[in-house]
Amino acid sequence: QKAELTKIKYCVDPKWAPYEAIHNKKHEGISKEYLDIISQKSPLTFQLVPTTDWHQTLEFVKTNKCHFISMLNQSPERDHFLTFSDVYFHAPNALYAHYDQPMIGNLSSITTQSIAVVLDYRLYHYLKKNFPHINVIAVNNELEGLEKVEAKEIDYYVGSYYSANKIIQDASFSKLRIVGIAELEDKLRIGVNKHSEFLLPHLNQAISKISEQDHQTVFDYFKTTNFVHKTDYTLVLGLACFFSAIFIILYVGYSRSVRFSRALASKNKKLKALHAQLDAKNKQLAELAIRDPLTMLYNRSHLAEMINQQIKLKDRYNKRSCLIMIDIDDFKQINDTLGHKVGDDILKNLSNVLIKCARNSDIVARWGGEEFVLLCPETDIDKAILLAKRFQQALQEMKSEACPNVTCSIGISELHTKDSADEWFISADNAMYQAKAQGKNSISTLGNTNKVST
Ligand SMILES: Nc1nc2c(ncn2[C@@H]2O[C@H](COP(=O)(O)OP(=O)(O)OP(=O)(O)O)[C@@H](O)[C@H]2O)c(=O)[nH]1
Repeated sequence: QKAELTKIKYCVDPKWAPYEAIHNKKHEGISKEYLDIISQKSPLTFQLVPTTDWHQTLEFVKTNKCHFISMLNQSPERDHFLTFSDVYFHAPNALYAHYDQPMIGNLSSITTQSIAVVLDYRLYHYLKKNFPHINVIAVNNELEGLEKVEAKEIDYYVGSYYSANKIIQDASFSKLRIVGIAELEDKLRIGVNKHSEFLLPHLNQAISKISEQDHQTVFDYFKTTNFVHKTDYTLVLGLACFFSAIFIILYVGYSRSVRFSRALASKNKKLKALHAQLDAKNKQLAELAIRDPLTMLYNRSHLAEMINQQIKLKDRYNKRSCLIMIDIDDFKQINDTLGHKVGDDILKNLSNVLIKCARNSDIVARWGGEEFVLLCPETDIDKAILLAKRFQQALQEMKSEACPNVTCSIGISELHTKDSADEWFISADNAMYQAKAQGKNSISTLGNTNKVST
């Protein structure tokens, strides 16, 4: 007998906070507090059989899967399968409507309007029986009823004052208000199935021992406890917003920098090309600065620089080098008879012949007018004479109808130690004048003149 009093299986309404609810398969709410008190004041201990909704709860108690339901109203329908304990908790029922509806006071004021009530709640049967003219609409739970009233799909909702208020607060319904009190008060009891009536004396005895202090303790408990377990998404949402913002900022920054980099790369490419062009132009300019514009041979200033350089090399390494001074014979006459244009062509052709005859290391320059100078490094006087002769020979081969025979007087001077640039140059110039004086078309080394045979 005593074993039958322990681990008594019971069911609750899993969605009726704050009266009772199941969270993580655990019973919580007002009925849980009262069952704890009843357990303390009796030999009974209890074990929850979790259910998913009120209908299953009723089903389980009818099929003896649980011995009792912890908290419910007595009704004639329920009397068929339950035996009720004494009342241990009183709660009013209220009428809720959209806030633009007038106060109606009580159920008697409702005529043609619709009213929502949870199916199988005692109120449902009560309304059907006592207010047959009212359009009673059954809803599956309190939340659904209140939602439909706020959406104005149904005119009123009637239900437990405590639980409806809790839902309104937790679901943040802002358009609902109490417009009356239902005359039917909730008198909540334990409903024991017909197979478990042996429990009733123990239950009632314990209920009779519940003191005012006990009731106050339970009331204080449900006043301060939140039975609706909602996930707080504020932090998650905040973090999501924060990281989204960071992502957007980074993405925008990245896109900008990619665009900027591309623009920069394209600008750099153009700049590089411009630099290359500029370099080429500068080289061209630098080259032009040392070239004679007509013949493109080196000009007088570059030759002067090269002569100085050669003198330094002589001082340092005693290198032998020669200057060959070339002056076209009777060029004035050529100009006068054939014209300035032919004169220019002769100057250009002669320059090409000079370049062909000279070595790459030689400096071929136009001194001015019809005068040319060859600076020949690493060349002694004999080699310079050979070069001059080779040139004169090539000059003869250049002769054509358009370009008549052109001869040159050539003076050669080898660089001597302690010679200045001027002395060396004058020496070559003097040799050239000596060649002129001795009949032109000849090579002179000052004191030694070779007549070219024609
Ligand atoms: N076509 C052309 N003629 C030039 C150029 N520079 C100088 N001349 C001419 O070259 C001629 C040089 O004449 P001269 O100094 O009398 O010398 P030359 O007639 O060669 O007589 P010799 O030196 O005694 O053989 C002048 O008529 C100048 O006008 C040039 O760039 N082009």
